[in-house]
Amino acid sequence: MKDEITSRDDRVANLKGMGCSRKRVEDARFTQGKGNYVDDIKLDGMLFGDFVRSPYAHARIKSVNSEAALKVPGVLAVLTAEDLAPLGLHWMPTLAGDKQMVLADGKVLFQGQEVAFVVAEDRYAAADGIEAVEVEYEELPVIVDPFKSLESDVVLREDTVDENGKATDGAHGPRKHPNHIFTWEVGEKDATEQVIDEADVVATETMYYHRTHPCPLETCGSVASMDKVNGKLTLWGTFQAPHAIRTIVSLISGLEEHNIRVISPDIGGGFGNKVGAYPGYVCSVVASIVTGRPVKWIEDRMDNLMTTAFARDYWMTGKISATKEGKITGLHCNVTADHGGFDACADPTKFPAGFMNICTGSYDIPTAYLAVDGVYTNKAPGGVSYRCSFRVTEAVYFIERMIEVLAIELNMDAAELRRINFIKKDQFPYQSALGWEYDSGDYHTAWDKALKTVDYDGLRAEQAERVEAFKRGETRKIMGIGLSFFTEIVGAGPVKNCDILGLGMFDSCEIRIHPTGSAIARLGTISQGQGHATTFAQILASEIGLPADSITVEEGDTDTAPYGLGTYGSRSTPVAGAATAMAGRKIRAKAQMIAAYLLEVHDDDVEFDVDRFVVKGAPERFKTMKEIAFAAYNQAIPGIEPGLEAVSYYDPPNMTYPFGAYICVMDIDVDTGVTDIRRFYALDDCGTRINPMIIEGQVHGGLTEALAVALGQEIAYDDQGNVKTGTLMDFFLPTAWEVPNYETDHTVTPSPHHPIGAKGVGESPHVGGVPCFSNAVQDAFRPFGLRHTNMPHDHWRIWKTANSLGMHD
Ligand code: PCD
Ligand SMILES: [Cu+]
Repeated sequence: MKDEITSRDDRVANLKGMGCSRKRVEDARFTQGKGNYVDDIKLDGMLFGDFVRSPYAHARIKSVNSEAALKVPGVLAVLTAEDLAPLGLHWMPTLAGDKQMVLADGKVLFQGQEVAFVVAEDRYAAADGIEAVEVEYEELPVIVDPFKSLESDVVLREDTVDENGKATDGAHGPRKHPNHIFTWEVGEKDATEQVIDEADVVATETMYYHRTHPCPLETCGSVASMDKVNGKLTLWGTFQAPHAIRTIVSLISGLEEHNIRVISPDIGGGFGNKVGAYPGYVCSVVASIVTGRPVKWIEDRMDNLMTTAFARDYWMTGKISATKEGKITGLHCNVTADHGGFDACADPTKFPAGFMNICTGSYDIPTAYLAVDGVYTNKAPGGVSYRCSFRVTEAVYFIERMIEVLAIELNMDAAELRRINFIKKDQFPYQSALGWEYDSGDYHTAWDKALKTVDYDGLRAEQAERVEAFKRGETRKIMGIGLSFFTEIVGAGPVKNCDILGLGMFDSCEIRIHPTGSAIARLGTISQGQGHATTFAQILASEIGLPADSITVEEGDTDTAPYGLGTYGSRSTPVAGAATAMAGRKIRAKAQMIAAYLLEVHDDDVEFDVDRFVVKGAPERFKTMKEIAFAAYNQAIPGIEPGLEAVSYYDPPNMTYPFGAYICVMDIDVDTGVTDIRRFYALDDCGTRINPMIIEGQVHGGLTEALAVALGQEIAYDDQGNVKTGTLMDFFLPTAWEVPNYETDHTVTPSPHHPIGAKGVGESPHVGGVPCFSNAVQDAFRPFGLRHTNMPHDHWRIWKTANSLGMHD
């Protein structure tokens, strides 16, 4: 085989490997309407199942009568908890070690809870059937406030008390009250309190990070097809963790795992919403077993917003202490976490509040203490999601607000306060007071670059002039400079401390090289829009010297993909990306032996060069990877098995710690509360960059979701537990109209333990973006006496802030 491309640069470019802004291969089908989503799956004789949902947030179910519903044309069956109980399927385990009702068992705990499952010939007949199911409810007192929940005599979950009404132990230890789920403590309480008591300066603040929802374009759904003849169940669904779903289905249904095939087809955005297991999945499976026909369940938008995994709902109280010069000495954080009716978070088992203990942020804080109390209320369960499944969003918001409040207390510039407290470059690997080992970072370089790019000093001078002009009555617009410096923690995780339901959080890649020098790689993760088919092929291209365009990446089918824990928590690049590189290296090692045999030299006398092995010192003697691939299938090589395949299961030694510096410049009209983002600068450091264009897309997406959450998006409840924002009329979803032009930038600080030095990036822009937008609003009002105000900063709330500060007088 002749090698047409000769220059080394051309050969590198031909691979479209690491660092190339390769166009996304998946977009050909997405932009032409040829994606294959769950709702695109249509099987012969397929039925549709849908839920009767509770209109009440807390009620006893006195009866469910399906008689009339069963007479509705097209309705085949109505499932209730009574039908599921004999199978032991009326409750299911949650990822947090709690259990959740699949269908209302005696009572309902939140509005929209699944009460009965109507199975019909199509969606319309199912809807008519739902109307005809008669449910008799007896309303019970509703608790939507977690603080009141902990004092209430109303026991929300009857399975949390013993016969004397005393709270039993939960999955994470003793519970203080029937409505209390867990207390999670990290750090040194006494030492921290002492440091704070003795400090020169202390700032205290309570903040509420409101409940919200990722609202992916595609709602959740599943299609179950039970083949009774062969005893095989196939389950398609919007699963971010298909293998884990297979294991859970096996454990709760009793079907053997090899008889279950779980397939995640294309997914229209996950954002953590599709990590957990939902009653719809279980009911579609049961209904398929009962009817012997495939059954589809697809949420509508209201179902999705009201009932599937929400995000946040954290009440956080902080105390931060410092010297007069601004050196931080201690941090104390108390959280009351509203988990709704069931604890269905997807945190690793040992971390009931996720990685909230990253709340010391990017700062060298010697002493710290965190306590989180999880509480049941009459709201939807979840807490899994939204561009950081593991509560890093909450942690970073908390510390970035505490820094701002401390700056006010010290009467100091907040950028400078950050600078003097950053962990220094030579302190990495850095051991944080709350137990993490930060792998690498260079915060000062990133911060200086950011401040310089936006002309920070110039902005502050302009802001000061604006304040004077406002006071003179010359303008009604004020200006805010939002700062945020974040450290993320992604890539769960080392199996030694991260598991979900006992499944260690490694990930995997399996590669098969075909004789003609093209390949297929299969991974344990699953893209929901991130572009894995593009980027993972790039990693391999550089590792094995075959063009990315000749490598198919496949994920999501448990019958073919190696076992993995799925995609969330920005873990795909840190974990599956590492497995991909390692599997590639195994391929390369075997290729080296084949090349040496073909070139008739010793193994050590050949070396890898871009897309070939060359004889050391004789570059004209080489075998390309394409030639080697062919030889692997057509030559009998002594001592070497035919074929060229490899698999790697990668257990990362640590997580990765991407970071970034964000700055937002915002103008606010105090009479209307309208915000106008003049500039948004985002510097991200995710270590080695695989695909700069995909990274930029990730940053744009994450920032837009950050804008949404900071400036208006919310799942709000009234005191009767009614969801007030259950449709897109009231739930803020930003469009191109609200979104500013983002300026992106980067530094590169590789992860020292990741095989290619890459860290995750998908979550970062959200984690760093929310505090940045929020700080911009709060900074605008700082000169007028504001210390802290809660998100979301919609126009009405901003107007109220201005009003309360006397700015309308
Ligand atoms: N250094 C670096 C890193 C990274 N990358 C790229 O980027 C992406 C991303 O990545 P990451 O970071 O690793 O991540 P992942 O794992 O893959 O993913 C996940 C994430 O992702 C994000 N993004 C996105 N996008 C889209 N489109 N869609 C979606 O859904 C989503 N989601 C979101 C979320 S929310 Mo969670 O679940 O809450 O936890 S988490 C999350 C991919 O493609 C990769 O490859 C590169 O290139 N480089
Ligand atoms: Cu995260």
